[in-house]
Amino acid sequence: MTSKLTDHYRHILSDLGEQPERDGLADTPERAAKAMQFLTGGYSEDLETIVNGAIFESDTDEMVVVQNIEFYSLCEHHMLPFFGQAHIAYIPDGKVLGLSKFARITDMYARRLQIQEKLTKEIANAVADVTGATGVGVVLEARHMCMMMRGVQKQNSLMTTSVMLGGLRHSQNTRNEFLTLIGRRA
Ligand SMILES: Nc1nc2c(ncn2[C@@H]2O[C@H](COP(=O)(O)OP(=O)(O)OP(=O)(O)O)[C@@H](O)[C@H]2O)c(=O)[nH]1
Ligand SMILES: [Zn+2]
Repeated sequence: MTSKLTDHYRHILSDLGEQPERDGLADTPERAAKAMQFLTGGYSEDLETIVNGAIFESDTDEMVVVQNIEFYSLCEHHMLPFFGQAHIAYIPDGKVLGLSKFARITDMYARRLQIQEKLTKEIANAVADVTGATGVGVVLEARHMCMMMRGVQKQNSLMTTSVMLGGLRHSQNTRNEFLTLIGRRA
């Protein structure tokens, strides 16, 4: 796959008016291919493998919040980066998830071609699926390079998306608790 992508990048460079064989660019098609494979590595991962059984019995039924999980994704419209932070809450129902797995779940879906709304929903559904939680909340805040480097060229706009499931959807108090814990006005 790397060699096929490398060939494509060589063509892209010449179509852009470059000379792919010149010194500085000689290894660029292969580097670009490897970089893009890393940035879209989420396609070859699956939830069960990354969670790796790290689900532990627990009698806690209080909200758990993991915040400021940084992520880098690519928008599916321009294949340009969007990046920011994810904040995840869940209300356990007999099972808690290993802490690092929230970041792994976020990265698995972020490292695909995405829109922010879908990324938010996929993370929420995955956390709900693996934990069986009675409530899940995910808030994503991100900046989109396709709006900064090109297009409307707005440098400071921040997109916030959220998905609330179960108890976090139905109880305003619970949702407010999550938003307060992550420093947002409820
Ligand atoms: N809702 C949403 N829109 C996104 C996301 N990433 C990029 N976009 C938008 O996707 C839209 C694509 O619009 P088009 O008009 O088809 O493409 P375009 O001519 O390149 O649009 P401009 O960016 O306005 O120049 C743009 O408004 C982008 O800002 C995302 O994660 N969520
Ligand atoms: Zn875009």
